[in-house]
Amino acid sequence: MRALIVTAVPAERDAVVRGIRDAGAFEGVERALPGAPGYARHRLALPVTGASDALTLEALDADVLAAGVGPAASAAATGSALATATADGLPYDLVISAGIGGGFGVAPALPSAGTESTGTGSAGTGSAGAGQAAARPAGVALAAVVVADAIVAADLGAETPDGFAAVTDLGFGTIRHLPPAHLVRAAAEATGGVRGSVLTVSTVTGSAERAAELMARHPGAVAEAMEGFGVAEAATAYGVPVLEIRTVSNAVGPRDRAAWRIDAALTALTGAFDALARALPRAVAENGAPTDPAGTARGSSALHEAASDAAAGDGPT
Ligand SMILES: O=C(O)c1cccc(C(=O)CC[C@H]2O[C@@H](n3cnc4c(=O)[nH]cnc43)[C@H](O)[C@@H]2O)c1
Repeated sequence: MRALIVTAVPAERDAVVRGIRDAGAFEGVERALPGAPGYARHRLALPVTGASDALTLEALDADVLAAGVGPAASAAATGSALATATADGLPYDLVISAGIGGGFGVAPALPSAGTESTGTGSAGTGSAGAGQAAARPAGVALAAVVVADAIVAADLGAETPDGFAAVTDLGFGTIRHLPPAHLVRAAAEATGGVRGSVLTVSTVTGSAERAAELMARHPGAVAEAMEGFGVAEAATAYGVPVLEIRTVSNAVGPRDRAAWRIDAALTALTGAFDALARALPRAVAENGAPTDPAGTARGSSALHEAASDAAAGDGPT
């Protein structure tokens, strides 16, 4: 499986690269992205156990990119990478938007023995202790993994006398991309991640009022970040399925930068990609051609077509 993983900043890219390396991948050379000299792709390859020199469909061949902050930068870089790969005859089977993000309803998390404290979220709404996930109120914990079952542009629209109107209310485009359900399930199971909508915003939420407004408009939201929708727009234009994977660095709510737990979130991102590197290629291969469980008879293009078909079935809305 060929995957393009798009992060915003180098610290996120490096956390992803570490995770895939931890899974056993060897790292190729860092390559410039032709036509986009500002971007360097880290190339990693993870052969399946027993594979010799040839990669099988259950192996992972990944490029990891730090594209910049925000939906425009991420869409531009993702589009460039997809165009280049297509022109090279090596299209991607899957695109993943990855990084840290703000969590809705972040509950205080107590430190447990031997692990770094994740501190408390400034807008935490719950009082249950760490390690008691079932007792927590709805919401995500700091350093939790979030897997988007919908990638939603939350501030793409217009202010009207009646409040915010999404572009779709104005008769344009889309505000939502739906990752393939089987890949969302596989990613959540592999990482222990929470599933829900991940909102893409161009402005980090900084008040309780704004957080409440977003939650009211998007009751299924578990996190917000700044790139997912841009990555998804580019992937969809190329017919490639897309996932968004985030680890929670902070609460969505009143701005309190000192309370962000970036190190804990980056460590969690590394752990998530260690697990995903092992699990996702199999999930893509199994869904793409169930009649060939060995996954050895098809080339990357055939797998690409199967994955694209699966994505078209779920379709962007
Ligand atoms: O300062 C650092 O060391 C550092 C290391 C890694 C990442 C960062 C970032 O600031 C990443 C920005 C990135 O994070 C996403 N993000 C995180 N929290 C939120 C949020 O509450 N609302 C929206 N986006 C958030 C976002 O995708 C940014 O691109 C710093």
